Amino acid sequence: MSKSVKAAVFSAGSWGTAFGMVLADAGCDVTLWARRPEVAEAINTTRANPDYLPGIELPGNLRATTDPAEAAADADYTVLSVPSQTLRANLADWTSLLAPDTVLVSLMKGVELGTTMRMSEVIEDVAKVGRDRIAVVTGPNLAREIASRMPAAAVVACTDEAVAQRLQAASHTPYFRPYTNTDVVGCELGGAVKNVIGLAVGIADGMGLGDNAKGSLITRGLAETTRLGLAMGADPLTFAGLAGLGDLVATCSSPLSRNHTFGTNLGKGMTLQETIAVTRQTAEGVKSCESVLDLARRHGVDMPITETVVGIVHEGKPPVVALKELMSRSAKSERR
Ligand SMILES: NC(=O)c1ccc[n+]([C@@H]2O[C@H](COP(=O)([O-])OP(=O)(O)OC[C@H]3O[C@@H](n4cnc5c(N)ncnc54)[C@H](O)[C@@H]3O)[C@@H](O)[C@H]2O)c1
Ligand SMILES: O=P(O)(O)OC[C@H](O)CO
Repeated sequence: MSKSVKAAVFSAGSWGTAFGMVLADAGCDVTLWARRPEVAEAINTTRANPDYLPGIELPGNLRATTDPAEAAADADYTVLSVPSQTLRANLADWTSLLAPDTVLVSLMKGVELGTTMRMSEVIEDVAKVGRDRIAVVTGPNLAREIASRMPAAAVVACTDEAVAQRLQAASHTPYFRPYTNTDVVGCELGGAVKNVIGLAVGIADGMGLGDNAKGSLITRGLAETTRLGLAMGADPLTFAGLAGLGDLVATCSSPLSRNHTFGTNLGKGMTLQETIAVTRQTAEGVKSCESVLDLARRHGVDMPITETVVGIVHEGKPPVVALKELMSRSAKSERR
């Protein structure tokens, strides 16, 4: 009998747990690392993670532990799902525990502040493994829907297509359909920038600006994401796919999106501190909007929507003032 595929998932937040379910449903033997003992205890004894996915029954072949060495042991796949800004410190603690040939899989959609590194770059830098052992899973994947086994497609990206194909097979279930892509840069940028555009659309929704504004922000948001991607060597077609348009549509239309909801609260007039206080889970765009703008400036790319989000979220600019400025910029061609 062939040995089952073993996966370690760090950590047991909403997407780590939901993707752990996908892997378990696809037949993998999955161990989740949880930061808090009560989360691991609940998963092991009640088959539930009430803090992150209330009401969801977890499969029997998914266990949890607070011991990172136990989770990492012999894992074919080491899946990383922590906040983007803590990945570097977390992975530094775990690197010595990793199984020798494990493939590191990023579920994260952010850009590191200061270094402007994408998550796969942080992994390469900290774990000192080649790009052929680093994969990214991205696309329109709201954790709550996936955990309810509602249908979704996704992208598994790796510079080594054979590695992407193996992870594709290891995560393919009747409700989760992964496609492969070798454009890691484009896939990661699509995921990180859509959170920023999700904030912008949420702000517009909170201000009651209507569906034309939403369609305009999604489309122009995709245009500025593509401009950045082109400057960074990505394939522009990636942004028309699941990691680009697909994820933007899901994020910008769903009340399940933390970034969209965060923006909606700001657009309704809540202060940044009030909005942070009511946000229990990771809304990556709040921090990554600054690193995305930094990245854009380093590459000489104009990203007016991202700049507007940074102005509202981090510089205290009132949304009505930001809207007026965005709409009164000099006229230009749609192609630039
Ligand atoms: N939730 C989704 O629908 C979804 C879908 C796709 C991608 N993502 C991405 O996945 C990543 C994780 O998001 P999430 O939704 O699971 O977030 P979450 O807030 O639900 O969970 C975050 C997890 O990280 C842990 N954590 C927080 N701070 C930590 C620290 N300092 N050190 C170690 N662990 C820490 C928490 O205990 C928790 O288990 C993000 O980059 C997000 O953009 C989320
Ligand atoms: O809840 P959000 O805004 O982090 O979005 C979740 C996923 O990235 C949607 O694909």
